[in-house]
Amino acid sequence: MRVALFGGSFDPVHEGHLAAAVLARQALDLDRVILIPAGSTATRPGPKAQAVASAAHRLAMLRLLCEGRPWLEVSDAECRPGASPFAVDTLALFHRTLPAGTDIVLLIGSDKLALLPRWHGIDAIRASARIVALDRPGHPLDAAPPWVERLGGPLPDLSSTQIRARLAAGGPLDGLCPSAVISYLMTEQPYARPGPAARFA
Ligand SMILES: Nc1ncnc2c1ncn2[C@@H]1O[C@H](COP(=O)(O)OP(=O)(O)OP(=O)(O)O)[C@@H](O)[C@H]1O
Ligand SMILES: O=C(O)c1ccc[n+]([C@@H]2O[C@H](COP(=O)([O-])O)[C@@H](O)[C@H]2O)c1
Repeated sequence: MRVALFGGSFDPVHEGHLAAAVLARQALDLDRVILIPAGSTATRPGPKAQAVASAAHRLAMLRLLCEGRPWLEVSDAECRPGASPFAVDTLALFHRTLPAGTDIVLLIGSDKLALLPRWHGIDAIRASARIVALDRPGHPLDAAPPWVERLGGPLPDLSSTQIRARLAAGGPLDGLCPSAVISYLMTEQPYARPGPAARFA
């Protein structure tokens, strides 16, 4: 069996994430793709350190995305209480829990490649998984270290930051997020700022 782990903030999940998972599944002949929302701020430097929506909201949107796609799953491995934020620990967990002999592929967007060599335990990561870079528009795959496989696009030029900005501006999200996720964003409003009443509730 061949299984991909696809980690990210998914804040929120968008059509770029889905297209990447679909492309990887087809190109790499994957049996399963597991989406793993990050819970902690520890691996993200700078202003994007903290996810905006709660882990519960991000998990709920990912679960909706998986409905009707039996090859696509979500795991709370990195956002459950006490979880490690490090990919090396996530990999060890899946090596323990997936059937013996499973090949694990780690998917990573090309925008994240510059920092990849400095990931905690990168040598152990390299030893226990294939690492495959996704061709994110504006971030050439040429930057990939030689030990990273490159998966050509095209993938949509979308980001979660762009989706949150569009939401805040009240603009339509059609074509940017899967429809079940759009419905969730409209009804549950995970990015709404709490008003004074809610703050003291
Ligand atoms: N359009 C895309 N094409 C290819 N890979 C993508 C795309 N969007 C996100 N990814 C990759 O998916 C993973 C999870 O992404 P993440 O949850 O951080 O969303 P994001 O859109 O990159 O968020 P941000 O707005 O903070 O950049 C990362 O490896 C990222 O590089
Ligand atoms: O293990 C690390 O040192 C490490 C450093 C940076 C990012 N990551 C992984 O990248 C994912 C988070 O991606 P993002 O989009 O929140 O930057 C999450 O699955 C982490 O396991 C992992």
